[in-house]
Amino acid sequence: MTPFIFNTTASIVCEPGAARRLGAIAAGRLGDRVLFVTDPGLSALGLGAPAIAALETEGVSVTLFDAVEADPKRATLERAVEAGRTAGVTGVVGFGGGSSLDVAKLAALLLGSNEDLDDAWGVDNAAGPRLPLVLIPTTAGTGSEVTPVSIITVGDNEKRGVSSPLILPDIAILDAELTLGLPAAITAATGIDAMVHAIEAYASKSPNNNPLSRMLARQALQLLGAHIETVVTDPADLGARQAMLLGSMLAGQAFANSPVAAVHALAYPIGGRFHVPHGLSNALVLPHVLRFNAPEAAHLYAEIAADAFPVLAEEPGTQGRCAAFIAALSDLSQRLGLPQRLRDVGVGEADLPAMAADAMLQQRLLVNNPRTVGEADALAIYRAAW
Ligand SMILES: NC(=O)c1ccc[n+]([C@@H]2O[C@H](COP(=O)([O-])OP(=O)(O)OC[C@H]3O[C@@H](n4cnc5c(N)ncnc54)[C@H](O)[C@@H]3O)[C@@H](O)[C@H]2O)c1
Ligand SMILES: [Fe+2]
Repeated sequence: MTPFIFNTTASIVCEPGAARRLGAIAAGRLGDRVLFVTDPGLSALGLGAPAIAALETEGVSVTLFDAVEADPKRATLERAVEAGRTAGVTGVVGFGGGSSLDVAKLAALLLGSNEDLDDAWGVDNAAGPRLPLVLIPTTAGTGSEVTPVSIITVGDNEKRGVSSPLILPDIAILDAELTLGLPAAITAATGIDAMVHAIEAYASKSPNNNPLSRMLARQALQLLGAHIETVVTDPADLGARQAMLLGSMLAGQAFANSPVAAVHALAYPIGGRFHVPHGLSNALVLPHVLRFNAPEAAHLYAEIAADAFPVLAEEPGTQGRCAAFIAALSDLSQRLGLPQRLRDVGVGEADLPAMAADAMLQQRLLVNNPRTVGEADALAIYRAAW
């Protein structure tokens, strides 16, 4: 067997309503002064209020930092760190979508270690230690609560990552009550993001692609495939919402250890330049990248096709099942009401060459792709998606 390393979050609480018990679950771990990192939309909705109250009941004083924007910028992270330093916090809670969780992870690192962010970019460059950290996702989604990755926008639109097991949290809390009010468009896009994590982890060419990640990816696709339409058409279905949170967490565990590839590499320039949400950027290029990869990866896509779409078990032959899988993903995205073409989200045809050049900056992801992607290939994929 090929050797591998598998890291994940030490403690995972999967229970509707668990965020209301945050004090009982985590106060002992976090210390008596907590930085609570979230975004202004969630703050206005009051979604985090019961979790904050639960900490305060346990005698914890909470400093609220609720200024995280989508695709968070370096300056936002620096302001969060400043708020934490001023309050002398002993622990950090991230509460929200991937954007809030990613800021919380690096805030815990920088507050705990005083290291310079510029020394931490890339893989395994963080020095640590970090402050105690609890992550509570409100989208199902990025899986950031179990990944060693944080993505920050640097300068105008470059997405840069810190990857280190040090920024895995101590505790992840999966509470579907928090996702009941998630708007349909965000529910659909973040759900597709989670499916892409599972697909890309399963087919990843990373030397650390491993049996645990593949098993988790398949279980994730079963949960996500079975419930993604329900949570869009019947948003208050708590059981389906909890299944999506579990599925996105499993997909996160899979790709945290068998990393994602060209779908994400080609999605980042769309998000960076046109402020298209991360999940939607993935959805727009997904079928086109999988079609490009098929000559090398058809057997892998055929293996997982019926996990996401049980009816594809009837599809004969590797090539046929792979093609049916790609078509089923396209149909799903359409049924979920997501835009289908790059031109629908404000991308002009003349923008495509610069996007292809940007995608080449994502070599840390492209090396994991089952088929080598050059700049001309990226441009052809963007043209097909336009
Ligand atoms: N760390 C990782 O491993 C990883 C993986 C994939 C993506 N990402 C990053 O995550 C970010 C995207 O995260 P995201 O897709 O979860 O979205 P997000 O955090 O940017 O949030 C999107 C919007 O959804 C709203 N929202 C979130 N939860 C809600 C709820 N329960 N009810 C109502 N509104 C809600 C927010 O207020 C926000 O306006 C990107 O920055 C991406 O680069 C990180
Ligand atoms: Fe993603």
